[in-house]
Amino acid sequence: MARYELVKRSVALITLTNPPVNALSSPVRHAIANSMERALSDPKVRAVVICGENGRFCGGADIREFAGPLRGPPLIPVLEAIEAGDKPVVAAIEGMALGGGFELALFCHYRIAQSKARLGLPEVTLGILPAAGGTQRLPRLIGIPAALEMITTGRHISAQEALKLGIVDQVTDQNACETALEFALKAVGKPLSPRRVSTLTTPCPPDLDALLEAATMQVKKKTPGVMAPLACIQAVRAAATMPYSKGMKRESELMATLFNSGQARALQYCFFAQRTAGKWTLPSGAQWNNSKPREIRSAAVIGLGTMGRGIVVSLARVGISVIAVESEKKLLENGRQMVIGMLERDAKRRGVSASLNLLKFTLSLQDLKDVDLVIEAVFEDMALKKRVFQELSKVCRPGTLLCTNTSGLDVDALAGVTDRPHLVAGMHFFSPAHVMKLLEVVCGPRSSSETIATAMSLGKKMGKVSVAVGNCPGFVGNRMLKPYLDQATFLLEEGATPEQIDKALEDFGFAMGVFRMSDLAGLDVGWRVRKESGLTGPDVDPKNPPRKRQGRRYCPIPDMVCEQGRFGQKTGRGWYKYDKPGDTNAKPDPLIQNLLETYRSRYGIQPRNISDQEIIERCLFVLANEGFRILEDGMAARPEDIDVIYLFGYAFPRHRGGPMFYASMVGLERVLERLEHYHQAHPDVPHLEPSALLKKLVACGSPPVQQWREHIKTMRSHL
Ligand SMILES: C/C=C(\C)C(=O)SCCNC(=O)CCNC(=O)[C@H](O)C(C)(C)COP(=O)(O)OP(=O)(O)OC[C@H]1O[C@@H](n2cnc3c(N)ncnc32)[C@H](O)[C@@H]1OP(=O)(O)O
Repeated sequence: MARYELVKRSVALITLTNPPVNALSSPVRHAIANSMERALSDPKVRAVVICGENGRFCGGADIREFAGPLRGPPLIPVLEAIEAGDKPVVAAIEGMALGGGFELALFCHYRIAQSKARLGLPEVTLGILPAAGGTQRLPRLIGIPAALEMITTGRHISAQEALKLGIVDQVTDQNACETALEFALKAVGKPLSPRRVSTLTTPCPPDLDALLEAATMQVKKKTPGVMAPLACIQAVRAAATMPYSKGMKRESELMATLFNSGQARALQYCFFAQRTAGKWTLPSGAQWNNSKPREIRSAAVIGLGTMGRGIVVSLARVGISVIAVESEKKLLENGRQMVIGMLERDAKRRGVSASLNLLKFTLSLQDLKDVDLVIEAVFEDMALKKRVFQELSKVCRPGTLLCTNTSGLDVDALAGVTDRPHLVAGMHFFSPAHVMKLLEVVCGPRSSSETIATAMSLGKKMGKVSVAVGNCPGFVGNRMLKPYLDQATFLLEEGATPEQIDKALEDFGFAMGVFRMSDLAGLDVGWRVRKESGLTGPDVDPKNPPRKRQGRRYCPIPDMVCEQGRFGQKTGRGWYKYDKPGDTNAKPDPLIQNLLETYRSRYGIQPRNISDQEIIERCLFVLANEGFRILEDGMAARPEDIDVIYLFGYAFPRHRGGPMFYASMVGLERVLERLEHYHQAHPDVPHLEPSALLKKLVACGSPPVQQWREHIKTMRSHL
């Protein structure tokens, strides 16, 4: 797990060898300790260089080890032996030095970084803090403000920034290890005391309290209810106010409060879930590691509405040439200007030049005959989409992949009108498509493994978190959203207000409650879908009870809000009122309160006090319940996939892990019992009826979420 070599006759080269990221697992810690002992006791050795194999210094502690009891030597004493030794130790940082890897480098006397290396303390994103001395050593090295920012955000910095901050001693474009070996020889004989970070005094700003208070306010605003950043601030305070040894003790006490917390478990689960989600499978046995994606050099996007424009930008900024198609000259011109503006702003922000030369705008589908892949992003209307796919089938060369950005329509029905159903898949982006990280790749029953591999790999290239899902109405994300939204409006009927429901969800951790979010997204889209599907409007049979559709409970309040022209922020009125159209500051609206009161008295509903607990349980347990049904139906391969979709597409609070992980943390038995209770109270809401999979898991003793897959295996799968 670490290779020991004597090089240049007098330098011990210790290479960490734990692929893929040289994490500091127990055998690696052992090997470092043994290698250091050997180097320090060998009279031939005058200096030491520590590097990582395969151009990666070290990705930090082995996160997988956090779930079990500590085995092997604890990290801090291993690192302390490096600093305390009487021979200069140089860290040769290539690739990355993160978390414990960065802390390892901070215990070395010198640090050399390759110019492409990234450094950082991302522990906060895992719900913990840099507890191998990071919170005590970094402030001593670079001062409180810069250290505080790095530690509370977990931001990775470049080698150049690390040099500017004084973290590394030299940046090289050459091999960091070679440079470090030369550097180490020159360091021999120089005094080591000033190089021992633990002996430095933290430069303490005069306004320390104000600085820490401002940082506290900032993290509370940015990540309300999240514990780790607040603990990081307390640890940094200790670096400023306590001697090193006491500060280390404080760091370890604070770590103890976080290490076994539900938030840490949730955030670490998110880390692995995100990586698991890329590992797609199909019923044919094809999967991520045995299917080759095609290279996509050119693409076309049809439709330059909000979604289409975002997709064009996402493609062009990763170097793919794009033909953008609209149906009318005016729309095309408007789209062109907006896309160019977006790309220019994006390039300016990233400090690169805008790739405008990759763009072509056209009114004719005929121009698409040679592209590698098409993404259709026209209006959400099946007849229109079918016409587009028929046309594409005639125009595009036989090998072109045809993808749709539909948010829930039947991908296989579109495949069926083409001459190449195996080359058709869904690529469901989230709005705004150039910002949102999620991509649902919809696998139709006839989509080939090459098609899915290509869509997944293209998503990755565009910087998206791509998740393979099955072809069912709404796919995974939007399918689950419906029962969640329904519960929110049922709660309105029963006595809650939009602001009460939003507050309960925001206290839970959502950045925005369901009504504020709906106002932002626009209420008219859902209204149109409901009208088209005959749930509201003239097509509804007048004999139909107003609060029922097909025997199920239906809440017409969202339709009534839309009938008043209240479409959300864009019209200055929705579930809330705004000072003017486009404003974002939502204020409770007495007119909505009136509407609710009139509605309740018209239908003889006695409003009752509804607790926050009921709001959370009904909204979130029903969400998870639909997730269980999706797993049962085989439309998602694993609970992790569902959670990743909700984390990246619907801003589910990361420290809660996602709806499925949250259900497991609450306890499946409790979720089942509450769903049974609510279903008994509302038998006309089938979504509240506990799913078969939930019952099965409870019957099996509520296994942890990572083991659910074994119980799902026996059910049918589309993935
Ligand atoms: C106290 C706490 C201390 C001292 C700590 O150090 S906590 C850990 C701090 N470190 C991190 O948070 C870094 C986490 N890793 C990453 O950010 C990234 O993996 C990376 C930037 C190091 C590399 O990114 P990339 O090249 O895209 O590769 P992947 O992210 O896909 O990772 C490859 C596989 O390695 C596994 N991995 C990565 N880091 C760790 C780790 N620290 N411990 C255990 N396993 C790790 C990752 O899960 C991937 O595994 P597979 O999916 O391939 O099985």
